[in-house]
Amino acid sequence: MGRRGDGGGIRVSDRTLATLDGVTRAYGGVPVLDGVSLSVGAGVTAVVGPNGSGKSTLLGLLAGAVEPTAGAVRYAEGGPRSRSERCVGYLPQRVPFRDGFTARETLGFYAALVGGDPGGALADVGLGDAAEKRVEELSGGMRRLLGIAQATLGDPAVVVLDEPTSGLDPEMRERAFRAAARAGDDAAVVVSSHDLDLVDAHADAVVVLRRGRVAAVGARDRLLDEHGVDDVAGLYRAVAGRSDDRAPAAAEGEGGRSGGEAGDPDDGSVHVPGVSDR
Ligand SMILES: Nc1ncnc2c1ncn2[C@@H]1O[C@H](COP(=O)(O)OP(=O)(O)OP(=O)(O)O)[C@@H](O)[C@H]1O
Repeated sequence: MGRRGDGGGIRVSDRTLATLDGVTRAYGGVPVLDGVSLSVGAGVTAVVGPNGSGKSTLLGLLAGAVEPTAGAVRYAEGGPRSRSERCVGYLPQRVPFRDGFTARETLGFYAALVGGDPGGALADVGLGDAAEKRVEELSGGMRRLLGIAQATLGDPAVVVLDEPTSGLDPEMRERAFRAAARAGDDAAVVVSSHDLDLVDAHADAVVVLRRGRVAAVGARDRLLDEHGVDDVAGLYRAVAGRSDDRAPAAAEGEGGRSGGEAGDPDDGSVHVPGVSDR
C-alpha cells in the first residue's frame, strides 16, 4: 500500500478503484473542497476531520451524488452511470427508507435494481433476525445497519458510507465498522467518521481533511510512523487539531508542501501534503 500516483495524485492502495483528480467543489463560489487528489483501493479508507472540513462533500463526490466544480472523479471500471453493474454503493447521512415495508422487502427493492441477496446482506450486518420487521419498527441503529446493507448490496467496487456510526451505541458502532471491514475484503470502502478509536481499529488507510484540503493521507500504519504518534487520535491532533490558523503550507504559500511528509516518492511511500489554509 501507499504509493504516490501519477501527476502528483496519491494512491493509498495498489488496487486503485476510484480516483479524485484535482477535485474542487464550491458553493456560491466558495470552495468547500479544494484541489483534492487521491485514490482509494480495496480495504477500508477512513475520512476524518473537524465538522465542516468537507468529509460529506468528498464522499458525495466519490459516490457520484455531488458534481465537482473542477477536476474529475474516476472509477477503475467505468462510472456508476456508465455500466449496468453497480459500481458505487452509498450510505448518505440521512437514508429515506419508506415506512410500511419490512427490512427484507426494502432490500428486495434495491436488489431488483442492482442485484444481490437481501437475506445475505441483512445477515452480514447482523440484522438477520430483524428481516421481517417493518423499517419504522427498527431502532435508529438498526436503520443505520440497514443502510449499510443497502450500500453493499450488489457487490459494488466502491462502497461509500457517510458516518455509518452516527447515533449508534458502542456495540452497534463496532458492528457497523465490522460490516464495513468485511465489505472491504474486495471493495474500496470509504467511511467518514468521528469515531477515531474505531477508525484506528479498522481502517487500512486514513484521509485527514482540514478546511477542505487533504492534511494527511496514506496507509494508517505508515502515517502513524511518519508523525510519531500511537494512534489515529494522535494523528488527528497532529495534523487537524491545530488551534492556530497559520499552518505550514499557508506559511509557504498556497500549494506549498511542508515537512512531516512521507519519504522519497520513488521508494513507494505515500506523499503526505502539509496542512494548508484557505
Ligand atoms: N449544499 C450545500 N450548500 C452550501 N454549502 C454546503 C452544502 N453542502 C455542504 N456545504 C458546506 O460545505 C462545508 C463542508 O460540509 P461537509 O458536510 O462536507 O463537512 P463535514 O466534514 O462532512 O461536516 P460534519 O462533520 O459536520 O458532517 C460546510 O461549511 C458546509 O456548510
